[in-house]
Amino acid sequence: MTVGELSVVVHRDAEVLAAAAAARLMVRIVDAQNARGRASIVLTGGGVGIGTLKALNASPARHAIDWAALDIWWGDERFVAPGDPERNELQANEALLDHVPVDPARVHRMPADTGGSPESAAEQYADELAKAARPGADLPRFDVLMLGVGPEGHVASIFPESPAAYDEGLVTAVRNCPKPPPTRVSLTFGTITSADEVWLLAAGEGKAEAVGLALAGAGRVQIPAAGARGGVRTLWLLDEAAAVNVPAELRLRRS
Ligand SMILES: O=C1O[C@H](COP(=O)(O)O)[C@@H](O)[C@H](O)[C@H]1O
Repeated sequence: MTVGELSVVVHRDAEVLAAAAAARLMVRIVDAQNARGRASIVLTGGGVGIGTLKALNASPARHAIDWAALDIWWGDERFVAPGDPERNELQANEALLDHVPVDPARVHRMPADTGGSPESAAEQYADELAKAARPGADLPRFDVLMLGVGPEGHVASIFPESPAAYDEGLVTAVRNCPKPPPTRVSLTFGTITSADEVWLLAAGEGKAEAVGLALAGAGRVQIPAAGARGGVRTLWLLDEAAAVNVPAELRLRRS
């Protein structure tokens, strides 16, 4: 695994953070599409993750994106019935995807609970990833993979000290998750770290301890956010409250 540079950007509050992350995401997608004719992103659930999609939808600059040339994946999903408001995909639809001309064949949703097991859902998603893989690789290229950060340091649905933190496959089934709903599907560390850029989004004082520990060098089993690194770049996008424990020398700039 190649580990790229690490940067921390701190914004005034959650609203500015979501707007700035949306602006950054637009530029990253447009640049990738200009360079390769396509782009690929991985979405997250959570407050800032969905706020970022809402901000993107509210921006006139969203028309700069060629939505039909964008592959959209998810970092994790709640294994509940289709249409359950807990589904990350449903929240992403409402925030953005229902309002832009995406190619449905390129929107790669994780399976919902329709009577099967989360293990078979994880296998199905791994197959979908493999089908879109770059030549000679197990996985497609991800230009940007976004992750929320839980107050205990979880990313995607990899929780501290959980079996998912040790899974060496591409996608894992999560049972007995400490945060409801208890059954989920998640990308593993191996898949997350294959992304060019990993962006960790966190706002609020409730995230400050986990953010501080992750940036202070905690192990990824104890604080999964510490193990979320991009091959080219790892970018922490925080608000002031979440950043109180970030060493001053790690902060790129304030805005
Ligand atoms: O359960 C989840 O939580 C995280 C973080 O959510 P937040 O509201 O505390 O920011 C999210 O990133 C993840 O995708 C989701 O399934």
